[in-house]
Amino acid sequence: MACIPSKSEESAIEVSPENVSSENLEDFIRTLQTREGWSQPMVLYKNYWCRPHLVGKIILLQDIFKPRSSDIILATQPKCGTTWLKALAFTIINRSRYSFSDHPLLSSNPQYLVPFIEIPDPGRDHAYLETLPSPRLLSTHLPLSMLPSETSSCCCRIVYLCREPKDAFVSRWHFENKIVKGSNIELNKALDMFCEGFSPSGPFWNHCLEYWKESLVRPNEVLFLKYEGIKSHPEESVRQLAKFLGVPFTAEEESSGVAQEVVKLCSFENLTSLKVNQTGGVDHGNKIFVENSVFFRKGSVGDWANHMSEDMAEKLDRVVGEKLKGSGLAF
Ligand SMILES: Nc1ncnc2c1ncn2[C@@H]1O[C@H](COP(=O)(O)OS(=O)(=O)O)[C@@H](OP(=O)(O)O)[C@H]1O
Repeated sequence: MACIPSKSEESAIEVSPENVSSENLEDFIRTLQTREGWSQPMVLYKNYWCRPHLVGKIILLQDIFKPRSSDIILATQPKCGTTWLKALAFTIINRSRYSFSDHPLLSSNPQYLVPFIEIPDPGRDHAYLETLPSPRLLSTHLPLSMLPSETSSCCCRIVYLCREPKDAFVSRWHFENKIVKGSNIELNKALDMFCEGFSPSGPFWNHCLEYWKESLVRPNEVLFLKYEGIKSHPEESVRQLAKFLGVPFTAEEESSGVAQEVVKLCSFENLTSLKVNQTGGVDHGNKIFVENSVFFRKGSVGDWANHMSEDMAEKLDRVVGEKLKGSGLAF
């Protein structure tokens, strides 16, 4: 006979990720360490900082999201080039379906062409992901350790894009002050938080390291890219991406300049010139209205130098250097 706990025993049962349900989710979130400082409070869940409303979605994902071997997951930390990577991968994969002159990127923000698995497009729940035909092009800001374990065992492909930490930090700081009205976080304070590992999806270095290590173990399934690398060699990067995704450019495509076309279509200059990326936006709830233009700012390498003093830069370099020491990953 099943042992039914008495009321007092029931309340003594600790809510954990394993037994959390829609009924006790709020109780569970209340048990997590909370910290304020960025535009919204964050909680520490499985050693990473995230917005409280995301915790339920991440837990739900473990049961509902069924990775397929043909899936392609674009993984990034916020502000590391997600929008760009989405545009590039979408264009490469769908190049036989769409002409460059009548392309979905000309009328849709790249963010909404590739859904996040933890937060499918506003108004759509996780079940929506299961309705997508294979091969699915998906994205995530989650660390590798929070993806359902089948993501590794089913051998789907993951492309991870990281970015020089100072540029990622400055981009984050601008974004935080823009996205929530009235937010005015001081750069120095933001840097202290970032260096303590307290940033959305942070600690920054742990997120990078998880994917970096996996890319060394499973190079055919996990491709590790850097924003700066794509900036300095865009065509080579596009070729590398196409090959990794199993759709290398043919000799005919090479001679007709398809790689150059992909680079041009997805370039910062082109995307920011489009009306769709200058106007409109999406209501994400929780007082957050995300304007399409917010995903584009400078789009350059080294803009940190226009904001951070030498001391600030040294501090972040030192922290990141220590954390990555011995890993083979460096910026
Ligand atoms: N096409 C293209 N090429 C190069 N760079 C680009 C491109 N699109 C966006 N960006 C720059 O990427 C930064 C935004 O990062 P994310 O797209 O990861 O943002 S988000 O986390 O998804 O909100 C942000 O960087 P900063 O300009 O340094 O703030 C964007 O300007």
